[in-house]
Amino acid sequence: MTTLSVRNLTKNFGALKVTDDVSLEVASGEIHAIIGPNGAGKTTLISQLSGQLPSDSGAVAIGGQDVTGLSMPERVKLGLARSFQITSILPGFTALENVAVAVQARSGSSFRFFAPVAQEEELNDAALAALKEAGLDDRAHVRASALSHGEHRRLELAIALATQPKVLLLDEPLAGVGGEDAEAFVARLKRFKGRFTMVLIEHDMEAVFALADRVSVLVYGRIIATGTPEAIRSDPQVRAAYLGEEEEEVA
Ligand SMILES: Nc1ncnc2c1ncn2[C@@H]1O[C@H](COP(=O)(O)OP(=O)(O)OP(=O)(O)O)[C@@H](O)[C@H]1O
Repeated sequence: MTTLSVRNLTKNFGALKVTDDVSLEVASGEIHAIIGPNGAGKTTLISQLSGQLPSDSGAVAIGGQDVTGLSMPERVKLGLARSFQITSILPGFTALENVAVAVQARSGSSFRFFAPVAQEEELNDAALAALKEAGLDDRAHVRASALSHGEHRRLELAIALATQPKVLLLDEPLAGVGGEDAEAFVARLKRFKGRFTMVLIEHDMEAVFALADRVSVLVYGRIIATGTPEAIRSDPQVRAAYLGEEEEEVA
């Protein structure tokens, strides 16, 4: 069964064609990585999938249901969640409050301000469970401003997890995270494998090849290749357009 289906998606910013006729089928439980050079349109594509950016043409379906005309909160309710590259975390709030508030806001329920939110037991339990899954429950009552960069990334993951996604969109979850933190993050995502479908944008090729079942390569808004990590790694067109260059940089 296909969980995420993308058909001929296009987005223009003025004269600039940023996503150009993108089609993609992501199977249930699959981790599908989207790689490509800076400015290729990866974040724009994720924004179109999440419903933050309207598409100029094309269609998106989750579990066979067309969501093209739906808002982000409506998509969240159907199980499509995005973890943000640019953080939307509130620094003065604790990790727990951030998850609780985000769940309320993003699921489109009424935004009742802080004290009542903190008192809502059910919401807190869900938020705490999400923090635990993201490996941040021991920091639940710490203000976000006091969390490290790696902990912020885990908080963003917790926020996405708390919406109980069927499809999780991850936009560079490892950006700025290094060493052991990165390894732990990859191990955590690996544990989620099969539980929900993931679309992963990531520049860290080690992480991509460790996690992805399939990889799509986006160049100038077009998917130039889709395949297993092994097939993508050895694809001459991909190497010429992107991968060779990246790997040389790493080496
Ligand atoms: N709101 C916008 N208005 C105009 N141009 C935009 C807008 N958002 C993105 N762009 C342009 O669209 C192109 C693709 O940007 P996008 O951020 O989607 O690429 P990306 O592949 O995610 O890049 P990176 O790997 O650097 O994050 C870039 O040329 C960018 O300048």
